[in-house]
Amino acid sequence: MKLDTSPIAAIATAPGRGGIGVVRASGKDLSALAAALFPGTKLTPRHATYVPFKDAAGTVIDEGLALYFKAPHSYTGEDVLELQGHGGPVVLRMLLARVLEAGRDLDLRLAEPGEFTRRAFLNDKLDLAQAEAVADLIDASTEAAAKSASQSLSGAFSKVVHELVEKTINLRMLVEATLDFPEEEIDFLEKSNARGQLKGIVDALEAVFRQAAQGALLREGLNVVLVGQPNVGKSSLLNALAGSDVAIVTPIAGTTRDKVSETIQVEGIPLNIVDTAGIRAIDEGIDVVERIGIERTWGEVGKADVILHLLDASLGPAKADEEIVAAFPAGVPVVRIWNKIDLSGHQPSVDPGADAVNIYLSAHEKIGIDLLRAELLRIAGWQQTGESLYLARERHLVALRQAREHLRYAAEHAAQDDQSLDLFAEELRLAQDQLSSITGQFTPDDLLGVIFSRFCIGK
Ligand SMILES: Nc1nc2c(c(=O)[nH]1)N(C=O)[C@@H](CNc1ccc(C(=O)N[C@@H](CCC(=O)O)C(=O)O)cc1)CN2
Ligand SMILES: Nc1nc2c(ncn2[C@@H]2O[C@H](COP(=O)(O)OP(=O)(O)OP(=O)(O)O)[C@@H](O)[C@H]2O)c(=O)[nH]1
Ligand SMILES: [K+]
Repeated sequence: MKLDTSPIAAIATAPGRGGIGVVRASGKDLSALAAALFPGTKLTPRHATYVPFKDAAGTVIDEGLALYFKAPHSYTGEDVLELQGHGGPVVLRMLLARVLEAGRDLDLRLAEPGEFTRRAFLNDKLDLAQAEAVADLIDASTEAAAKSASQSLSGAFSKVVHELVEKTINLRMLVEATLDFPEEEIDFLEKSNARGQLKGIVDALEAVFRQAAQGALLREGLNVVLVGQPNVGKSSLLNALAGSDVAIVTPIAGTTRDKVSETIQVEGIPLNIVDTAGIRAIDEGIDVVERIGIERTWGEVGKADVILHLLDASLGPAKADEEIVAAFPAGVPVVRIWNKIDLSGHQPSVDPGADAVNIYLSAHEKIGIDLLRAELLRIAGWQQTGESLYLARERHLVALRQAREHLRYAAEHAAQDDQSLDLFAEELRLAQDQLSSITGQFTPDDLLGVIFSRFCIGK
């Protein structure tokens, strides 16, 4: 990625009204910009100075705090200048325009999404996993996710990955030193306990992978879709799980014509629950709107990680349910929920069936909802281990999996009689590259582009 050091500026706070709002600029040397904006005022680095923010004609736009960070002691590692004004969208736009105008001679331009953080990465203020954690912290939808992102931002995830890289490098160096003395290869694995060292790395990697995979759940959550005949209580169940009335509940069959989705959290795991239009058998005289709703339902089912198939326990399954079950995609776990047990007289319970787990509950009476929550956590693979979690991204999990794969090959080479040390060393190198890609030591430019373009502007 080319290192563009031309100065940039953007509104750093969220769009909309707020108590305060910040316009931030970053560049190699912003002393001229500071002088143009605040003539006659000397800004002391890292000290807030209360100043008027004036337009080019000298008219005051706002009054606020100016904050100057001298390179390299800043977020980006460059000079950073902040104008902390009042948080109105119009004021902030005017302040940004003024900053861009005052910096015209410096070629100051509007920052691209994520460009401040990209510079922090390129200037070694953050590694890639930490930079990603910045975006994940901002996007966190639950406290548990925010905690894990913050954990990664502080460098805890990077540190354990780095330790794996170091151990891999050490073993590699040992092996490569031996490659020059082929007559000693045979004894090498014994003497250096290379197999034991490799096992140590694999075990450590497994632990990191587990913490990262659990953390990824906090980030990604599960897509849960509710399907069933009209009036079985899908909307009521969504409300019971969500704890508020997000879906329309009425006794009229076919009330929910379009999908309603709600993200709730169970033990910090975001569950994106989609309530769908009730499915009726095609010959039951449905209108066009309802048919479109049903088609959308199948669209949602296609994206689901878990399908909740609702039935009315007091009525039992109907013809439409056969059609529903027949249309389920293979491989997606299904929970069959028998609702309205207050009418049917069933006890709240879980019954592991042959093809799907059966749960008996009442959405309306809020009986047995915890059984469903626990089942969703089980399907998600959530384990309460008490160990700290890293809010990993899919990219990190892929790299960890591939590193594990290479270490497995390395172990196979070490186990063979004609111990092929060069192949052993090569697999270690490949594992090392995978691990290094997590923190960004070996990351292609186009991937960096993708990662940072998903940030918001001003970050
Ligand atoms: N006003 C304001 N608040 C903010 C930010 C910001 O840019 N501006 N941040 C932006 O995301 C976050 C804080 N991140 C920051 C990270 C490093 C430095 C910094 O000045 N680092 C220097 C000095 C460190 C030190 O004094 O120990 C350095 O790394 O050399 C500043 C903010 C959240 N809050
Ligand atoms: N007795 C009883 N009634 C319930 C229960 N759950 C839902 N109901 C009632 O069943 C009716 C239909 O509930 P909804 O949640 O709107 O059903 P739906 O499946 O979303 O319906 P559609 O929008 O037509 O697909 C309402 O009158 C609910 O109050 C329950 O556990 N017990
Ligand atoms: K309904």
